[in-house]
Amino acid sequence: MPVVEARDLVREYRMGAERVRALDGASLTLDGGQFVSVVGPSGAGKSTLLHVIGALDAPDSGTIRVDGTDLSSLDDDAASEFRRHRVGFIFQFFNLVPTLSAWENVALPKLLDSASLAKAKPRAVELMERVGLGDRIDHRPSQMSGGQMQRVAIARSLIMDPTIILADEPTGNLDSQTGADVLSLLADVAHESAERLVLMVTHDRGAAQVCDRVVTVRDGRVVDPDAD
Ligand SMILES: Nc1ncnc2c1ncn2[C@@H]1O[C@H](COP(=O)(O)OP(=O)(O)OP(=O)(O)O)[C@@H](O)[C@H]1O
Repeated sequence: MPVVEARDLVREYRMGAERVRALDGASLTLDGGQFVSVVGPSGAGKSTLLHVIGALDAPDSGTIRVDGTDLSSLDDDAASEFRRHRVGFIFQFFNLVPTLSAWENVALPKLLDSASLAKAKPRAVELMERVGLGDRIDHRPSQMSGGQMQRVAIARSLIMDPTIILADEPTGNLDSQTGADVLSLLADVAHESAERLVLMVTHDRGAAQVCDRVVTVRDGRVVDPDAD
């Protein structure tokens, strides 16, 4: 079963009298075990597509199934549960909590499951080791480089063991070598499990080399030849 099945997605934003069709009939099928990048011109609808797949935003029409769940059937609470348990998010500016240590940042998504941070520590430390930062678990974000902070964010995205990891410009704030290291880590994370999909919006030219598939979005549609 594909991890993502999107058909004819339409998402329109209204700004006063003006309407923008961010998605205009986007269709896409994505399998697990893959590292896939989404590319295309600015304003093409890439981030909107990522947000719809991550149940952060809902389409006006079209169908979207992720990991077997029909996202249109979810109310707000169910959508937020879906996001917490099935989706990991990675952002350009890392979004780490500055007052927490690296391992506490990694463990943080577990808090809402009423587990204490301490209870989640062994798994958080394991994931810190997984991303090559076993010797930095007590560092605060301000004591780490950009590449290290992004590795912490990758470890955090994995703590709920999600099926899908969505990354929006994860190398946008990193120098090219550090960015290449982060891309290679994301590829490893995708290939670890046949069920897991890592989907990344990027302008990084190096991405095509490490990704299994590059999906192009233009004018709100997926123009990738084998998108369906
Ligand atoms: N919340 C919003 N309200 C109004 N318009 C929006 C909103 N989000 C996106 N848009 C518009 O929808 C279109 C697609 O935006 P989107 O961010 O998905 O594009 P993108 O391909 O990710 O662009 P970029 O590469 O510049 O990040 C743009 O015209 C944008 O201005």
